[in-house]
Amino acid sequence: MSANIIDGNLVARKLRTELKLRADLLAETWIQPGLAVILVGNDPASSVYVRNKAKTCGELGIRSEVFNFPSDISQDMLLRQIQDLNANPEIHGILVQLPLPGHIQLEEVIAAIAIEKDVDGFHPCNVGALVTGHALFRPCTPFGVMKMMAEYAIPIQGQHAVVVGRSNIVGKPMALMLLEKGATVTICTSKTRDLVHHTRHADIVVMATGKANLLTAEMVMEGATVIDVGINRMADGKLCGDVAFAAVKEKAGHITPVPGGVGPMTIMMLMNNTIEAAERAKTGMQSIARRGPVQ
Ligand SMILES: Nc1nc(=O)c2c([nH]1)NC[C@@H]1CN(c3ccc(C(=O)N[C@@H](CCC(=O)O)C(=O)O)cc3)C=[N+]21
Repeated sequence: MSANIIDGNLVARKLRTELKLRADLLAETWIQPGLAVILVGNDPASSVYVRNKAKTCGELGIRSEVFNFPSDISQDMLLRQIQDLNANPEIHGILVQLPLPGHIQLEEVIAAIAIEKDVDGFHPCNVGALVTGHALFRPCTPFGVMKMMAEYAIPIQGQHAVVVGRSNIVGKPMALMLLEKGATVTICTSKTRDLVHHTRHADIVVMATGKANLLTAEMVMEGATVIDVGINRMADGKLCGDVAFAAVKEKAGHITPVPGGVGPMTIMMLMNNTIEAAERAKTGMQSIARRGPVQ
């Protein structure tokens, strides 16, 4: 039996229709959501994502401003730019494209973003609040994965989920979100001893290692849901995920392709978070404590 393909482009388009309604509603009150993207250096892969984001912003009527700095920009300059954007009422979301050059302290830069504008959900306060399920913003990639699974009615409660990868932007928040929905979660890495033992017992496998074709058909339970977060650029220029797609799709119950799976959802969740930031700015619901507008 061949797996159901989870179509990320389709789910993203559906979500875009819903988001357009919310953006239009804001426009009626003269509010245009604004997203600032800070891009350091000229990594070609980063530039592609930034361009895709800007395009989707355009479709939704979100103002997008890209700040492209040379790779030798000082940390102080970067922090000053973020402080400027924190204070700018027309900017509701700030995204610092990762990775950053080595001379920049990533933690300091992320911590400088106002938490009510942290649409990536990377600020330590949002990360901490995610643990208790109260983050102002959820990291876009795992949030998009949860949305896709909901769309395809994939059960999570009581299921065994194995997340392979432990990054702060995907693996860790992914595990927390699955746990929140009642999954039994195992977090592995590409180096986990006997990885196959873990993945073979999983109802849901999320691959987020950046190692092409790491998950093979033998490692997957018949009928399992396989989510591929990997983006690996091959020598021939083609994109490929962490899953050996052709073979695994013959065994899985549901599977996401690369491209056309998680990627488009990541961008749409960023749009979701930016619109939500603008909605909250309007009503004053911008703190984790959710203190409403002063009466
Ligand atoms: N602060 C920050 N936030 C991020 O969310 C972030 C980041 N930094 N750094 C880079 C990664 C990567 N990322 C992608 C988003 C969309 C696609 C995407 O739309 N991919 C398409 C195709 C892309 C193509 O063909 O090149 C797809 O999978 O179908 C890919 C990758 C967000 N990232």
